[in-house]
Amino acid sequence: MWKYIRQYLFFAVIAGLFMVGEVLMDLIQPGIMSRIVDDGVLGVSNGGAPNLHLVWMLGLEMIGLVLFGGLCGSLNNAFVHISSQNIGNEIRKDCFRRIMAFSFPQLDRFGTGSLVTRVTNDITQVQAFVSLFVRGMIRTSLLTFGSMYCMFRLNLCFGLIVLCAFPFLVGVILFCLWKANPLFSRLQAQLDFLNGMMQEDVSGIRIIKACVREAYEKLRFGKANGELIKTQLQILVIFAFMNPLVNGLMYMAVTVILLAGGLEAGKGAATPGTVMAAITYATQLLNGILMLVMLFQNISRGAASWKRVREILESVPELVDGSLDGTADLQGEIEFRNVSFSYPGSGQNVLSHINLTIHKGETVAVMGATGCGKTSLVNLIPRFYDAAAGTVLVDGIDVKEYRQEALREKIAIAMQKSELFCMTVGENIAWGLPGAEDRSLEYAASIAQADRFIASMEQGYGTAVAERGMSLSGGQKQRISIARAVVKPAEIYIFDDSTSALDLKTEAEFYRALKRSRPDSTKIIIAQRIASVRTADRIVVLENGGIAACGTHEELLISCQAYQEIYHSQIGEEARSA
Ligand SMILES: Nc1ncnc2c1ncn2[C@@H]1O[C@H](COP(=O)(O)OP(=O)(O)OP(=O)(O)O)[C@@H](O)[C@H]1O
Repeated sequence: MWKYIRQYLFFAVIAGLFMVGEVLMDLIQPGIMSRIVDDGVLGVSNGGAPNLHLVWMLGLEMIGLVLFGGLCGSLNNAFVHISSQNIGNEIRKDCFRRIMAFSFPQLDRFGTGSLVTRVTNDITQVQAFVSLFVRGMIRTSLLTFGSMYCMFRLNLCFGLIVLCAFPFLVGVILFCLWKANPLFSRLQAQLDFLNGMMQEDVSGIRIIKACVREAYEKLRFGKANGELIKTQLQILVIFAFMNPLVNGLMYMAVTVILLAGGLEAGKGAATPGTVMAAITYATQLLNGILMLVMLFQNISRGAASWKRVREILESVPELVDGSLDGTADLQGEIEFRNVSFSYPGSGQNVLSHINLTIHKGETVAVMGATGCGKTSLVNLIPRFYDAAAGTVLVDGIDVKEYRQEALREKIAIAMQKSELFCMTVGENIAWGLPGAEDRSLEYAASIAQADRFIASMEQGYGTAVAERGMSLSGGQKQRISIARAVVKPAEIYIFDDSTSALDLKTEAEFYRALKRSRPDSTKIIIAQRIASVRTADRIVVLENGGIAACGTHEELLISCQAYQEIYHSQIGEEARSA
């Protein structure tokens, strides 16, 4: 935290100085009031004759002090916000950078909902904590100890009364904070869960409606929301009891001061003005302590949030970056050497002892039942995940030895789920190759068979794409994703089931265009349909985490039972019935 505070310490110190000015004005006022009452109105030092001139002079002095105190307060506020907003801003930027450097397993572990809550709500809590700390801590400590000091100066007895109440007040506050602290951590975790659910439900609202699951989701959301409210109420109850307790203790002290004031006045040791000033100081002290209570509430919540933000900031990126930029020869050869893989924390191998070499310029298709590990296999090439055993090599070099950026520069991917951004069609395609010229975008779109439908749109490449590509059909989204991949001149192209929404004719035209335009690049195609893969140089059939067979379409039709079964289920049936 110090790292961030240090950068804006100057503003925080200036804010603190203005706060000192504001509190000093507050502390001076009761003394002046006491003189107005004693010397001005009652004429205690003048044989009982009131001194109206003094009342005017001291009254004007008080107004001046109040105005100066107000100015100090406003300037304090401004500087506090400059420091806290900037500190929050720096933390947010660092969190974002760190999240961008996270490996896929780290992203899986945190979860989207939790990351969003941490970067938004938690940082806001930390920001509020910083601003309250700079403003409140100085104000409350100065006001509390200053009022106490002034009371001792007024009358030893008054000071001792307040001092006796102090341990009880601190005890009550500490007890409540001890009870509330774990609740704040629970509250943030529940917010995580609620945010995650909210994201899932809003992005999946169409499927919820289609499956008529609104009632179920409402119930699920209501339950999570109910848990959150329960925790919030528990916290509120704790502080609801704390406030009257603190108030009660302080008013008890004020009553005792009044009693003692009466006795002291009787003995001539205190004037009415002194008793009045003592009560004002006691009220200021009460305000100070109430602010302290509020401050501790925020410190508690801020500390819980800061712990969660720190978990992001202190998470070391798990993928250790290599140092190599690559080699001039081979360019596009991939080798899986005895590779096994399991998802972190699962313990069960998704891939076992994979041995496969894909040569430069080759087109290799990967087939197999759903969930057999096709995506997991190709995810090892750009190091989205690291193999648990064995080695993945690109151009003869272990992928772990490459700089991640250099490795990923070699590769272009169209993922299984077409993720489009809220920008124009052209910008979505250019996302794959920043700075790409219009000609390149149009060429990529023509390879992806997207040029005709883009041209038919009123604003062509300038057409805005709605959030997550909602304004486009599944096939259109897939073709823009493919165009985004092929716009980049890459050594390796990976198409992870990215043509599933295309009709067979369009799909075949895309593969022909791809082969023509990128003859020297290696292409890996994951697909479910025989028609999509039959023209590939080789087809790899995955089964039970291993390679069941590898060969051309014709070879597999003869030698691989799994492939024959897929073939018969998709094409054979049609052929037989024809
Ligand atoms: N992030 C993840 N964390 C844990 N397990 C995962 C993760 N992603 C996938 N799996 C599991 O790994 C296995 C292989 O998944 P993978 O996505 O590689 O299969 P696939 O062959 O590509 O499937 P499909 O054809 O349905 O896309 C599945 O059992 C899946 O449940």
